[in-house]
Amino acid sequence: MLLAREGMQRVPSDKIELFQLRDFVPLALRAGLIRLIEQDRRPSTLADAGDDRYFRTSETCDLDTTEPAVQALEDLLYDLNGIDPAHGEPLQGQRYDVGQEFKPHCDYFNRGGADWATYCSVAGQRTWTFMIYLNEVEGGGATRFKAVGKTFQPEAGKLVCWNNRRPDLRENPNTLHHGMKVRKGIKYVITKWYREKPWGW
Ligand SMILES: O=C(O)CCC(=O)C(=O)O
Ligand SMILES: [Fe+2]
Repeated sequence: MLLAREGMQRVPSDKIELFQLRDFVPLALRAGLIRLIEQDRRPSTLADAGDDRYFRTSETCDLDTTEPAVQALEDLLYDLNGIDPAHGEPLQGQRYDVGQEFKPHCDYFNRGGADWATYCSVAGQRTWTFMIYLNEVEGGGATRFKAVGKTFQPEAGKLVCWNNRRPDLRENPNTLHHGMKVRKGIKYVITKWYREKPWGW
C-alpha cells in the first residue's frame, strides 16, 4: 500500500520491507518542528541500554500533540500509511550534535528483556517505524542498515520507513540500523513508532 504513493521507493530485498520517500515533509513544517525540538530537548534515555552511556548520545523529546506543527505531521503520516493513530506512540524528536550517534539497534523490544513487561504489556510490540530527516547535515549522520547494505543520507524532508516484523509477524533482526555519528553540523530527526495495540495511556 505504501508503494501507491508517488515517489515511494522500496529497497529491493526480501529480507526487510524498507522504503524511502523524498520531500515528504515541506520546508515550512520542518522549520516549525526543529524549533519545537530545540525548545524541549533533553538527554536521550533508552530501554535496555544497560551501562552503555554512549549507546544513544543524542537528545530527545516527545513532541506535544497540541502543537499545530505536530498535528500537521500526524496528518501527513495518516494520509500516507492509514495506520490507526491510536496505535502510534507520541512523535519523538531527536537532535544529534557533532560526535553524537545512535549505535546499531532494532526498534522492537526484546522479549524477556528487563523492560518487556513495562513497555509492552499494554500496547504490545512495535510494528512499523517512520523516521523523517528534518535538515541537511553538513557531515555524517547517515542511517545504515547493515543486513541489506543500505545507507540513507539525511536529506531535509525525507522519510525512511520500515516494518519491524517479518511476514510471519515475528521480529525481524534484519531491521538492525545505526544512526551514525554526526561529523559536522547538527542533525534533527523525528521518529514515529507504531504498536500492535492501541497506545492511549
Ligand atoms: O537518527 C537515525 O539515523 C536513526 C534514529 C533511530 O534509529 C531511531 O530513532 O530509532
Ligand atoms: Fe531506531
